[in-house]
Amino acid sequence: MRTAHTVVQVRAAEAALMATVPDGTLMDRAATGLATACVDFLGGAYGVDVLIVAGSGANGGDALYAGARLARRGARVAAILLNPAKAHAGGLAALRSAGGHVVPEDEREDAVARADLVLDGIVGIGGKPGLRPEAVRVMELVQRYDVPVVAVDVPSGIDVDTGETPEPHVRAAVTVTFGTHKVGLLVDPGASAAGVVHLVDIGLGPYLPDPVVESLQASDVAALLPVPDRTSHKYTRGVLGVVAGSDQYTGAAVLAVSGALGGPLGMVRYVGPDEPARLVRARWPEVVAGEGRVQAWVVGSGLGEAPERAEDVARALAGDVPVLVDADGLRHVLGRCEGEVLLTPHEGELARMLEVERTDVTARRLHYAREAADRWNATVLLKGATTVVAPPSGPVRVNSVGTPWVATAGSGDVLSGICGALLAGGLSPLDAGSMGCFLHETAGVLASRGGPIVAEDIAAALPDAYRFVREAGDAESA
Ligand SMILES: NC(=O)C1=CN([C@@H]2O[C@H](COP(=O)(O)OP(=O)(O)OC[C@H]3O[C@@H](n4cnc5c(N)ncnc54)[C@H](OP(=O)(O)O)[C@@H]3O)[C@@H](O)[C@H]2O)[C@@H](O)CC1
Ligand SMILES: [K+]
Repeated sequence: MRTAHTVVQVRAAEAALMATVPDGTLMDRAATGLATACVDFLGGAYGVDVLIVAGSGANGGDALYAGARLARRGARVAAILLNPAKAHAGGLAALRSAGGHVVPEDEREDAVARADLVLDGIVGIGGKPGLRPEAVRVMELVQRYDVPVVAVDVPSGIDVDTGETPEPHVRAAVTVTFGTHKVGLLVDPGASAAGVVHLVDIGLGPYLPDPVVESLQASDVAALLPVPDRTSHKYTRGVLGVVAGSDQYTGAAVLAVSGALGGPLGMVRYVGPDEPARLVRARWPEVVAGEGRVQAWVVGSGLGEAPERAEDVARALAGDVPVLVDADGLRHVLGRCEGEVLLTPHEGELARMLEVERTDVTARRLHYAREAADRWNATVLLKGATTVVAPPSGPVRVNSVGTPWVATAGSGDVLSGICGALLAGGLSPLDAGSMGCFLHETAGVLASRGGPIVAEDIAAALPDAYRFVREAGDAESA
């Protein structure tokens, strides 16, 4: 499990740990890990040009100490000091004594043009969102010369606790973060600005409280996946009722059912109009049409706007089994929910539910997912490149695996099916949503292998994703 903490939590843990170790130990651990990550990224240190962009805090200090280590391994290291009078004194002295130098103001462009790598030590967890004009000017040069950036702790300028990027910020190829992940490294748009995130253990673990954000890894999903045993039969494995599709949107029915059948359940019941029911059964003879006892419901995709479908949604929500509500069904979730409910809007649907602009939701994904979870007393899965799954209370889960190729028509219907199957298998809305998303994205990766796919391909690859996750889980825990 990847876990992320807030700046306040990190500061408290850092203070507790610092009281037990000699001065400078943590920065030394951070700089060592940072220098190693740079060497890995560059494939070596000897003869490469590394340019540090250092602000006035300890973040710049980390970069300068790492620069000293790289210089000792044969790199040519130079530093742009954004505020020379307040540059980290120890780090600067270390860099100089290892042979590094400070770039004069009129030579900055040449230094950027020459660099193989830029170390972003402008600001870390002590910073406010945004970059000051001088930092913007330097980072514009970095962008113009297309120099890859390794961000120190966080890409400077993002809102560390939310992942929001209301102001100019750094875009990194790699972010080397210390002690624990920061929320903004896991939640978009900050997560996209961070690139590949590498965590350096500096000993903070025992002092950290429960995280505010978590991200499941294959071994976590594998540990939670229901697997049948010799005593299992179709009813103990779970029956899912699917209320999806209409005469107008028949495909939604077929795709939601195909997603469900790729999950760990015993049977699917399809409830809907004759035409989608006929198509579902032609495609999947194992599906039973019509009402009956179920362990969970998926309602919503492709229902259209017919008023009688509102009753289907209301009936499912009034029942005593978990319910996933997707797409059109979300219009009919009126008051606070009771029981176990998973709502799966995309940004446009969530914006409509909360009566805000879609661009607001895109900019503040964590904020609005949490707000909706609180307002409807339900777990809210906000779809997107990094899906956010917010329960009414407790840590939010985000998904960091996947491929942009899954952004294709009907993909959300398949997602509702697999998440519903997991609900029917007895998992909580939080686990079902976050694991369903992981399996769906993994299926997308396996089906796509870098090329275009359609929603049916994702559904067809779900059993492979299941096997892949179990094998990866075994390997991770071995
Ligand atoms: N936590 C840990 O366990 C460990 C933490 N470590 C490291 O320490 C880092 C935190 O260091 P920190 O506290 O010195 O703050 P940091 O982010 O460097 O700078 C804050 C200063 O920058 C300024 N400033 C503010 N906003 C700005 C902006 N938008 N743009 C530009 N400048 C801005 C403002 O100063 P001002 O210029 O206003 O005087 C403010 O005071 C952390 O991220 C990690 O790298 C590791 O060494 C080891 C263990
Ligand atoms: K930084």
